[in-house]
Amino acid sequence: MERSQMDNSPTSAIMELANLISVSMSLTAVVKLKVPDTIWQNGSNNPLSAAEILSAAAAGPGGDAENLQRILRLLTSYGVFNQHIGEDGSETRYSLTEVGKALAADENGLSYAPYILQHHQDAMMLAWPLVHEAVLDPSSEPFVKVHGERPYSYYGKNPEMNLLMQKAMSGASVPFMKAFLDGYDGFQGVETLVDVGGSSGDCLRMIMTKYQRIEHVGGDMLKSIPPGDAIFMKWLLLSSTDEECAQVLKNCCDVLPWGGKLIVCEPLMPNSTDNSPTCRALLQEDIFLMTMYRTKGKHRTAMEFRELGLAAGFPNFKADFRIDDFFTVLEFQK
Ligand SMILES: C[S@@+](CC[C@H](N)C(=O)[O-])C[C@H]1O[C@@H](n2cnc3c(N)ncnc32)[C@H](O)[C@@H]1O
Ligand SMILES: O=C(O)c1cccnc1
Repeated sequence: MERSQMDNSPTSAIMELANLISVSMSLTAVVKLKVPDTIWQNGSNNPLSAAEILSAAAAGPGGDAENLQRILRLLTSYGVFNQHIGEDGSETRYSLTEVGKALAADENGLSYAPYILQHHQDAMMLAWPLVHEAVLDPSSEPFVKVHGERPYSYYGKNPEMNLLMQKAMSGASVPFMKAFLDGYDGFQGVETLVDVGGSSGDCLRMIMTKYQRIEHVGGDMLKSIPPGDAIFMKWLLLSSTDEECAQVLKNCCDVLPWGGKLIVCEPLMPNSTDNSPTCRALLQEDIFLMTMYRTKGKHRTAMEFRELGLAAGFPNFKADFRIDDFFTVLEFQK
């Protein structure tokens, strides 16, 4: 049998699916062991062997290089590391791919590493065995079934988790915001901007670096939205039900002046399902949301957003500004 036919065999496919957790937990392990920062070394990205990584990573004395190499080998297959096979019996070494580089801290100490840790911390992991409960009883989230409260109130009682959440959001959002602000001029002329659900405030800070005349105010979206001539909301509606989104959009519409804009950055669900990495990433986060944050929160299609906007009083809707393959800018205009 040809290799490609073998790769498509149902046995391999089901075995891969059955053990996919090995990939995310290995990713978590390399972050905990500080492997990406150890290889990256301020941009050198020199290939290192597992033994070299262990001795440089300050992971404590000892450590099993063969086991680390097994983890690196798996993640090589998933595009996180490049594998450099040693010649003449010398050790195999690993460097970071473009994907792996996202896990190494940049000059501001930001990366996707806290996002990986946040998603695999014990409190989240305990909810995963209950995904089926979101089907049987959607009245509460699997996370709530385990912990008795929603993630944000749980984080609020635990400063370490709260900080991790903020670092996770900053690590993912700052690179996005750089690209967004380079290409998007929709904040031109805005004087008062409301950032709803702003986490550590990084997104707003970055907007204000470019648009220095903007003043900002904060708020709780479900109660009321403070007035401004534009409202910004990023990565927020996905953890709300349709009813909550309707309420939030209406609250926004009520306080915006005629012609005022609600600028939303959200992942946009494609109309059809395929096996591309983008589609898979969107579908996976959709299940994460269902399990942790809101059983009826979800990624929505452009059409679903347009309808929610129309019902809330926004006659104009645009979803044609895509910064990367994950987030799209949606403009609701009054
Ligand atoms: C996924 S994070 C996104 C953070 C930030 N906008 C970004 O993109 O980096 C969602 C944020 O919304 C906040 N949030 C959740 N429910 C909220 C509510 N009812 N009103 C205001 N903010 C809320 C959370 O505290 C958290 O900071
Ligand atoms: O990563 C998270 O915890 C997350 C992502 C999107 C929305 N709410 C939370």
